Amino acid sequence: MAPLLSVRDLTITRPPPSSTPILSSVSLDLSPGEILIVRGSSGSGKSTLLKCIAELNIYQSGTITLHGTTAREMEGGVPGWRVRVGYVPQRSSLLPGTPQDFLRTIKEFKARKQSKGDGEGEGKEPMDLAQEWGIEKVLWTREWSTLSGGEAQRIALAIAVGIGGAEVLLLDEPTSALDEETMKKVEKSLVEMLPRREGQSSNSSSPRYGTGPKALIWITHSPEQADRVGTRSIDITRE
Ligand SMILES: Nc1ncnc2c1ncn2[C@@H]1O[C@H](COP(=O)(O)OP(=O)(O)OP(=O)(O)O)[C@@H](O)[C@H]1O
Repeated sequence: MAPLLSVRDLTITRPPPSSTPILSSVSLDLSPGEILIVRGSSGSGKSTLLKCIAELNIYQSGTITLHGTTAREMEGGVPGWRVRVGYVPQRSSLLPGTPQDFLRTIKEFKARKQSKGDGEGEGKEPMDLAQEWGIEKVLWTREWSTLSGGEAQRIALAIAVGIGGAEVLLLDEPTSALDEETMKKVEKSLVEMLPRREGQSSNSSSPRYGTGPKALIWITHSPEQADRVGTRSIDITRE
């Protein structure tokens, strides 16, 4: 079966004048139900890799496909790709305005409307999901800059997951600002929303969100978290 997402020989260099390599010829495949853990020393290029997969960063060479189709070949082009392959940054607290403004704006994106049809059935899911993770609804009306790191992190994640449309979510240290109990609650929700992998026994719950992601790529510095949630891992530290 063709992979859901495939990265072939991705090479990324720093902007001129240094032009030194960040990643050289990285390849990976991702299938439905998988959580691929990306590990590597600080500065090894983990965030850069995810931003390239989301088509947010320029890369010098390599091919990235979803269902065998590149962003440029896809209906909706790069904006359509960014809806289907969603990047959740480490620090959303740098965003302007409030989470409510942000949610309203991204629902209006043309590419998202096209990928989601008429958008019916959307609405409260991100807020409900965030509430399950301990975020009171009133926090959605506060400026991002006034939220704690952990509050902003849970809200950004709830938006990415709850709004739907992304087949693959790229999570950049998604629980780094959370306490242990909250982190495990968030991990559980994310793991349980994925479809079962091929050949996996039926001990996991059914997907709770019809338009939820099919697979995740997850950056973490914690070996314990990698063991808890990962189905596979790669280390991109350069030898
Ligand atoms: N726009 C840029 N211009 C110059 N250098 C950059 C740029 N973006 C990233 N880099 C460099 O590329 C390298 C990889 O950065 P990246 O943020 O991907 O690392 P990381 O593995 O995610 O690090 P961490 O674990 O500390 O978050 C770093 O040396 C960084 O300084």
